[in-house]
Amino acid sequence: MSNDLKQDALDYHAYPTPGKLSIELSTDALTARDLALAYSPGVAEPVKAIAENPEDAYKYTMKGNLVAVISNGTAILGLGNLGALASKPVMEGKGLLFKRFANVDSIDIEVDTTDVDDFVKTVENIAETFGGINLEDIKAPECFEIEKQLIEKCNIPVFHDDQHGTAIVTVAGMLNALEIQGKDIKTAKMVCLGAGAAASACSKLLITAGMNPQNIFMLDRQGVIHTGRTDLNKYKQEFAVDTDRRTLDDAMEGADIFLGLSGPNLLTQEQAKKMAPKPIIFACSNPDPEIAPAEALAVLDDLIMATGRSDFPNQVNNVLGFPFIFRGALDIRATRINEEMKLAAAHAIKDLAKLEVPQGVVDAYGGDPLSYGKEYIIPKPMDERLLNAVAGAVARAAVETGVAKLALPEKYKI
Ligand SMILES: NC(=O)C1=CN([C@@H]2O[C@H](COP(=O)(O)OP(=O)(O)OC[C@H]3O[C@@H](n4cnc5c(N)ncnc54)[C@H](OP(=O)(O)O)[C@@H]3O)[C@@H](O)[C@H]2O)C=CC1
Ligand SMILES: CC(=O)C(=O)O
Ligand SMILES: [Mg+2]
Repeated sequence: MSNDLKQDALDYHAYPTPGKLSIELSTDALTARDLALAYSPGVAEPVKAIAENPEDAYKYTMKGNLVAVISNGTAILGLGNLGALASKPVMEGKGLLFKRFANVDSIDIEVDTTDVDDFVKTVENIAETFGGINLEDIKAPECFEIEKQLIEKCNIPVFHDDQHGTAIVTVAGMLNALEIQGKDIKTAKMVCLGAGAAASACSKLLITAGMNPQNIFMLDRQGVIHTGRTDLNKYKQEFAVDTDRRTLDDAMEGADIFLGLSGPNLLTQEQAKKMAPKPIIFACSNPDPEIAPAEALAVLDDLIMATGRSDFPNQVNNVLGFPFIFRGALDIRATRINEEMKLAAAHAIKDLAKLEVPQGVVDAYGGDPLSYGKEYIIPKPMDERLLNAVAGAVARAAVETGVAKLALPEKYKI
């Protein structure tokens, strides 16, 4: 990152007031009567109503449009375990995106523990406050158990964004990239660098979308995950393949796809050059990708290149998912976010990339024409059509699969 951008980023967070969010009143509080309604004695009435019927919390409080963004800071972007407090700018950032793109209110909560039971208990005890829970930047393998337990214990959607938000957006972009490169997902060979939260969820959803598990070489810090390894936890074991390839160098030979969900600058030009013709690189580590686009494109002229960043073409980032997925889930009061809802979101994002791009989006990204192709495989976050397309798809899938407590709103009917 340039020194200018670093200082601008610090100033952006410091001014005009520290942070990126504030809380605003949504009712009048100007007169004694207003206070008599908002506070004592009036507030006793909604209290009694909710005590009698908990669903009234949706009617009389902000619960129904409020999502908690919760982290313990153990996997902050690709920066690693920098602790709960240091994750706060990212969590406030997720709040900014929730509000900006989907008018979802959110509050960030940084839980200072790495103990799974402790974390689960903390979240379980506050869950009723919210309409949904977005878990963020919690490292594997703890994130898997935390999410599983919270889904079981909570009657509101609990969604680990780094797993499922990332997977939904990656599948959307990958299906389009494969189509543009003329490759079939059933036979495409993929190297996935990283075996954590994002890598395992992305690989699983790609398998659901048609990828052959035997065609995936997943790597962690020890190299290729293969059946001969004795150091694998149960989550990594799911991806073990019978192969004599051991290193990233070995794995890259003839690969159609490189999916990076690991850390910065881990793929060299020499390794990229080993890929099959018409390759696809999604170097999604934030803020610094596994390989810089300029480096990869310098050695592979037929490449489709994507990163997680806003300042390069093809931003494969969960920002395209979580705001709209929660919007759809909250609008029909979903009890969970199931596989059908995730796939519906992926297809809605994928399909939107094929439509003509509105001029407002083109202008927001510098004015160069944008159309479906190698440098535009996925919509831009500023595309306002994402809201209805993705939230609607999610809401319809929830209604169809019986996890919606409310009927489908008119705006989502097709
Ligand atoms: N673009 C997007 O939307 C998103 C991008 N990401 C990015 O994905 C990355 C991982 O995040 P997440 O899954 O949440 O974190 P996790 O901590 O759960 O997983 C990190 C994984 O990366 C592996 N890894 C780290 N360094 C290396 C290395 N030098 N060589 C090989 N493997 C390595 C780790 O290996 P080991 O298991 O051996 O420790 C681990 O499997 C981050 O960079 C993050 O920014 C994540 C979510 C969304
Ligand atoms: C984008 C995101 O959630 C991450 O890099 O962790
Ligand atoms: Mg994250």
